[in-house]
Amino acid sequence: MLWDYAQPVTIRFGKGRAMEIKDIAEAMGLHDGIMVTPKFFVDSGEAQRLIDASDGAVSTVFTDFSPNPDVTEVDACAEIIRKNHCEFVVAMGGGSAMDVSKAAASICLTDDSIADYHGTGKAMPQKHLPIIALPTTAGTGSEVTCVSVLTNRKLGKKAPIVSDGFFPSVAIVDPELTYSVPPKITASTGMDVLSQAIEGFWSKGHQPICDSCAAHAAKLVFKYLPIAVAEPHNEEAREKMCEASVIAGLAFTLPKTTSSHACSFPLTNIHGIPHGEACGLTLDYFARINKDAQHGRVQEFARGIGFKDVDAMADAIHDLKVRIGMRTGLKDLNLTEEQIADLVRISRHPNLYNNPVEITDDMLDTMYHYLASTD
Ligand SMILES: NC(=O)c1ccc[n+]([C@@H]2O[C@H](COP(=O)([O-])OP(=O)(O)OC[C@H]3O[C@@H](n4cnc5c(N)ncnc54)[C@H](O)[C@@H]3O)[C@@H](O)[C@H]2O)c1
Ligand SMILES: [Fe+2]
Repeated sequence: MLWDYAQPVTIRFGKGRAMEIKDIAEAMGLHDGIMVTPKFFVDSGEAQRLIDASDGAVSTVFTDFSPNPDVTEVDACAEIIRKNHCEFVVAMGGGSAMDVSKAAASICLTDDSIADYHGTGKAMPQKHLPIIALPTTAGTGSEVTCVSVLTNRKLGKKAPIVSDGFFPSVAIVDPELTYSVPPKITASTGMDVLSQAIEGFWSKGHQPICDSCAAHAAKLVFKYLPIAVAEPHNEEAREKMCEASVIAGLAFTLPKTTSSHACSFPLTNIHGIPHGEACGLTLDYFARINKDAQHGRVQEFARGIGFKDVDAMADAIHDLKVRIGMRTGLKDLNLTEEQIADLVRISRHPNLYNNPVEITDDMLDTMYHYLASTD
């Protein structure tokens, strides 16, 4: 087996480390930073606290983007970067803030729109501004990935763009930033961690270093996610979920995600199901499909993280969703045959081809009919 491993992001992990933006900017000789963050952190005063601590290194703030950020929001951010001659980007937020930052940090050095690169196969320019990423959800792992997931609402399209230029220079993973995440978002983002870990493991692009990261992250999620949801101020659970999140990011950024992420895109785009909840919805289903793939290594994974076999792990994923209030079916949506056909069609996304078992349209059709009849 041939494999490569490279990970260019420096990770600074631990409570209180969000205050280190100033040191990092100084060490890298950077000035005039822009902070890209949800309005929530401006309203809570957290953005200002970190800007003050940056001692002048960060001077501009951009908040004008939504969850599942649109290509037009990236273009608007790039325009502000150009206008203010910003030299680096501080991406503080969940996957949405980080994905806007990554795309804007590249596109701002061109006259292009990010739409020219979104789902078109056109390679991103390699020049980009340095990014310091501070994840505030646990989470997408976007702080260590070369992926920016964007939506083009005009074309009804959600898709990742992959570019080596999207790797942040530094990821500051400070669990304190996640204390304010409400239970529903903790639950959904936690299911994203689990999906990314498990899919990174069984992806056709799997490799040994990412395998170990996947197992470590998945084990942490089963143990700590229910606690983080039930007790938002449990510091140990928050810290362990941040650890799981960044390590799951390392587990999937090279192998890439597979079937559950492919299916999540139409579930989010058409039916508004949050990203992590959408990924988790099909994770146990695909675990059962993939259980004997890759000469038993998926079974080995399940046993390695403490289950009798893959079926027991799939049961545990289902139980976890019930316990943390995530959906296990789509019955409430009263899906029509036409809507199911759309889900099948749009799930045929490049990530689907990373799945270790070939997923046919018939298999997707059976799965969506099953989910459509399940609470
Ligand atoms: N780039 C990648 O590698 C990658 C991987 C997985 C998912 N994604 C993408 O990331 C996006 C989802 O990111 P997400 O799940 O982190 O959600 P998000 O960034 O969309 O945030 C969800 C909501 O939580 C709020 N929020 C974030 N942090 C908070 C905090 N500490 N306290 C209170 N509220 C907070 C946000 O303001 C927002 O309203 C999706 O678009 C998804 O496709 C990207
Ligand atoms: Fe994800």
